[in-house]
Amino acid sequence: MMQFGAAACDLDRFSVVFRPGPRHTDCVTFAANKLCSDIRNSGRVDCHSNCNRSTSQVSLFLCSDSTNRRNGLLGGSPCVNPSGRRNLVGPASYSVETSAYDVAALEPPTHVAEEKVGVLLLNLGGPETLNDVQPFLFNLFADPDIIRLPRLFRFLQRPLAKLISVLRAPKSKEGYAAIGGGSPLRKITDDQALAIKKALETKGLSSNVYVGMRYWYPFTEEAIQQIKRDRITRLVVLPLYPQFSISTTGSSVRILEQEFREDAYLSTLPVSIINSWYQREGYIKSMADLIEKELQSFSEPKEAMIFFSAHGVPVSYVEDAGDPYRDQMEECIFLIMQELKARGVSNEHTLAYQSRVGPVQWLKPYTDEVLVELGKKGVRSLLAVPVSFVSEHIETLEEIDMEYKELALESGIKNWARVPALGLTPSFITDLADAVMEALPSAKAMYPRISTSEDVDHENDPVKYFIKLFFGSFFAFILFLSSKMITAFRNHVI
Ligand SMILES: C=CC1=C(C)c2cc3[nH]c(cc4nc(cc5[nH]c(cc1n2)c(C)c5CCC(=O)O)C(CCC(=O)O)=C4C)c(C)c3C=C
Ligand SMILES: [Fe+2]
Repeated sequence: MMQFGAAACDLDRFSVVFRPGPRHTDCVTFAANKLCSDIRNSGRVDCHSNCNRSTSQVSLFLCSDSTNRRNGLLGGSPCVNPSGRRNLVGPASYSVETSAYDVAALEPPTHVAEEKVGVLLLNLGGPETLNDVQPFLFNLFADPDIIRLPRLFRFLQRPLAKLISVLRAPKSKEGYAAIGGGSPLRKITDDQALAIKKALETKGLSSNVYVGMRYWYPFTEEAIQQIKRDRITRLVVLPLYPQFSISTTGSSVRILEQEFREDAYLSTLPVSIINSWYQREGYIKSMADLIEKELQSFSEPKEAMIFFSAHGVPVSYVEDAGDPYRDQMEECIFLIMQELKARGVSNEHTLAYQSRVGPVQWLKPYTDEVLVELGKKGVRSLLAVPVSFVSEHIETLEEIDMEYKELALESGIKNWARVPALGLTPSFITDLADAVMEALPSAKAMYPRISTSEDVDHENDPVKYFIKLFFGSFFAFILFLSSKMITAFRNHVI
């Protein structure tokens, strides 16, 4: 292990261990003492005041009880800038508030009496300004679940991400400029969070709802830190992607697992992850409602073809890596159409995949190619339905509403309409709230501490502890004597 400096905090529950950076071990004593006085005086720690030469070189671990101490450094690493943790890039907007640590929040949830429910909404995130576009793209392409390199070539991930993000930025910027200069995703997701919180309240559940974005602010790591500070005791994780893909829900959950594995509090926090929810009745009915309503905008509603356009993924995800995304998408479309048929809506429908990036094969058929074919075949009315995402974003507002609409009209389609994303649709929000309620009881620790008989006896039963101590000492004494005897014998034989 690395070199450690420790502070003798005369507090009964906390031990403080510093892992110094390679060149700043002399900061450690100062930092440790400062930290202890912070805890004693205010119960809070300002991590960044600890080492005035190179704060980022000093990692801090708080061990909340003697067991953690015995097991090594199970405490979190609270000083780390969430975006720096994964080496994500973005403007340095780390606030003082988020760097100040509530020490009590690090206590494992088993010590907390009152239940405090948290809901973590996971989403992709999007650049808020045109200047954010390239660093956002860097974060996206630096994700090994987005560009899947063979293990041997992983060292190329970040240089490649840099190259691709710089090359793609001009095209992406054009797209974001066309929809007002940034992604609306953060605002919409925040509104959804509030709506879900209210829906849960009407169902009698008080909760904190957090938003954790994968590639832009507020990053998932920031949300997790807030969950710790708020002393959440039970957490439901709800990715805002109806269908599971390795590249979306899979990637976000991988980050969660990474963060939770390393942390004493989070590893024992009961968590329930809703991996996909495309088959939920409330979601299917809400989609059917929107489609049914939008069909009425055509002069001949029955003539319009329902054109489901899903975000694509590379074929290799499905065929080599076992991504269930295509299967779930097809089932989802089947369920929506079944619901519509039950309502007497039996329009023709088709599914195609949009937004492919790079030279590899993506799921087919491609949206742009299908639009041209449909025009050639004589389809005159088309209702586009974005189906892999529940908020408006660049791929609905720019790609579908502008690029694909133009292509469709050029290809001979005369009447075009699009179903809005679900956003804050009340029946949809209610259904998400129901999904949370249903998931709550099955929450369990991601990484439960393996409690040894030693832990149980020592911590819970002092009588057993002393009996063990007595017999342990007795056996140690016998062993001591026998080793003396063996040595004596050996010496004697030689
Ligand atoms: C279910 C939804 C999505 C899947 C699956 C998905 C996979 C995926 N995406 C890229 C590359 C890009 N995605 C971009 C933006 C973007 N992607 C999704 C959703 C899914 N992506 C959304 C909602 C957004 C828009 C966010 C916003 O700004 O509002 C972009 C950036 C935009 C652009 O340049 O086109 C890229 C690039 C890959 C490579 C991939 C699967 C491997
Ligand atoms: Fe994407």
